[in-house]
Amino acid sequence: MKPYVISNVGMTLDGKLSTVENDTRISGENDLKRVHQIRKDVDAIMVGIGTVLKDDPKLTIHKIPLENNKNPVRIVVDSKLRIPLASRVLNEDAKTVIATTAFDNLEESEKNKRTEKIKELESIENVEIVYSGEDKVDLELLMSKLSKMDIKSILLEGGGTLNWGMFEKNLVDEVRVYVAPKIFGGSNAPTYVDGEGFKTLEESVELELIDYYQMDEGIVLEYFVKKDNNQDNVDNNDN
Ligand SMILES: NC(=O)C1=CN([C@@H]2O[C@H](COP(=O)(O)OP(=O)(O)OC[C@H]3O[C@@H](n4cnc5c(N)ncnc54)[C@H](OP(=O)(O)O)[C@@H]3O)[C@@H](O)[C@H]2O)C=CC1
Ligand SMILES: Nc1nc(O)c(N)c(N[C@@H]2O[C@H](COP(=O)(O)O)[C@@H](O)[C@H]2O)n1
Repeated sequence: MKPYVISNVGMTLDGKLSTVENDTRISGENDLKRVHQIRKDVDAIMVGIGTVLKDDPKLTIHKIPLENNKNPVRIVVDSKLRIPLASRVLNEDAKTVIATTAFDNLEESEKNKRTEKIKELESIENVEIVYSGEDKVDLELLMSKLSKMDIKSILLEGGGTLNWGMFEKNLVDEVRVYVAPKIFGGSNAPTYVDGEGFKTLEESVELELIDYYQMDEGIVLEYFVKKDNNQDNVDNNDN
């Protein structure tokens, strides 16, 4: 079992998540409210360490009233424990899970640094460290561990590298994208899905349109991710 994963971003018409100088003013006010409503509906929000280092996000519900809701769990995918201790995502507003990797195979000095960082992170009351894989986070294993922690739904906010990791492993169930009437350009500007990329159409992600509607000056597009039905066929043949 794995949590239901909704990928949501605000992107420009040319698919950028920020400018080359990390200006991320893309969504309008109403779209941010839409995003915070999704945050209210899910058990957790997940970002990569790149987003934390560039944006220092809060990842709490603050654009709409929280009412008697709790903030969702914040998940930061961070293989090398690079997260700064002063990050806003480590504050007391919500529980935070740091998804990282085992480091037994590292040389002594790096092992000691990781051990030190873990001690500092574990001294923060609402922080929990979850280990999945080596070198980079094993996202399939992480999803299974999060499901066992009663996290049944996740808003995947990005950035582009983590989005790639999740799409590559077929772990995304739904896509909601706000497309702003803006062009940022820049071959080095981050896009919705970065990383290695699929090599062929057959490997790529296919989407099924759910809805589309105007929002602020832009358009929101919503899709289901079509799941590979070969697996279903295999399952059926097994029965
Ligand atoms: N407009 C929008 O909606 C949004 C915009 N953004 C923008 O995106 C940019 C950040 O994106 P990006 O730099 O790609 O960073 P990400 O937030 O995507 O973090 C990627 C990092 O996560 C770590 N990671 C660990 N395991 C994995 C794995 N299995 N798959 C993928 N990543 C893994 C890696 O670092 P390590 O090896 O150290 O573990 C990797 O470099 C910023 O400019 C931010 O402003 C971000 C979110 C939303
Ligand atoms: N949906 C969306 N639209 C935009 O225009 C954005 N810039 C983002 N950014 C994401 O939201 C995070 C900031 O959240 P907080 O307000 O600090 O809680 C940022 O880190 C990106 O993940 N998203």
